[in-house]
Amino acid sequence: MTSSNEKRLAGEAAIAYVEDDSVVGVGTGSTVAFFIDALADIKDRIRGAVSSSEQSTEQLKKHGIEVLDLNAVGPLDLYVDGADECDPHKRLIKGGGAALTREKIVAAASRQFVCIIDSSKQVDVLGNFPLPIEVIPMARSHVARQISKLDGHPVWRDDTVTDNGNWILDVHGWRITDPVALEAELNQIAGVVSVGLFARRGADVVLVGDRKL
Ligand SMILES: O=C[C@H](O)[C@H](O)[C@H](O)COP(=O)(O)O
Repeated sequence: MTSSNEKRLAGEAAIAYVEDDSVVGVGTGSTVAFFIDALADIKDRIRGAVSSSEQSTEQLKKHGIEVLDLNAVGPLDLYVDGADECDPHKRLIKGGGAALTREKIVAAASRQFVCIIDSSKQVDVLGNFPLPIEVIPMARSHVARQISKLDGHPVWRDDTVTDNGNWILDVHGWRITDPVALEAELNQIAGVVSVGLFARRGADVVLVGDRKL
């Protein structure tokens, strides 16, 4: 099966977790795009969605799904999002599409995080996919130097400005055996807005195609 077919199956399978009359947290990316298309079919059963990016907001609105402000709705029951890598403990690397900060906020505000992926995203140890870190622009060089001290190789994604007006460093060369510790350490560096490691708050359910982990 192609990875695109697996993404579509995962996006459609996540609909089973959507409860009637709920507000759904919606992630970002090509896998989530299939989820949003499927959500459109049941839009009359939900109150609306909280979006994690301008890209997803646009797609949700195109389908006539109401996009709500997280501050106005309180904790969510469900967050559905993709990932760039997923380890056997449901810890993730995210942010390939530069949406990591808002994704992390909506995930943190949700009771259940259902992660939808194709099988190419499954790894034993995180880190083959370069780890995205969102930084305040003036802190880019400082953060890069701190990462180099930790034996990472930061590369500035110089064609990208995030929805929050910040920049992304992609860190190559790390084999992340303790993602909870690394996430905490990187969060301490001045100028880091957020880290694309979703380890302390990983996924609760992972759907690989229509297969549940
Ligand atoms: O910033 C982007 C997000 O973290 C995505 O969830 C991640 O990059 C996976 O995207 P896709 O489903 O397109 O592979």
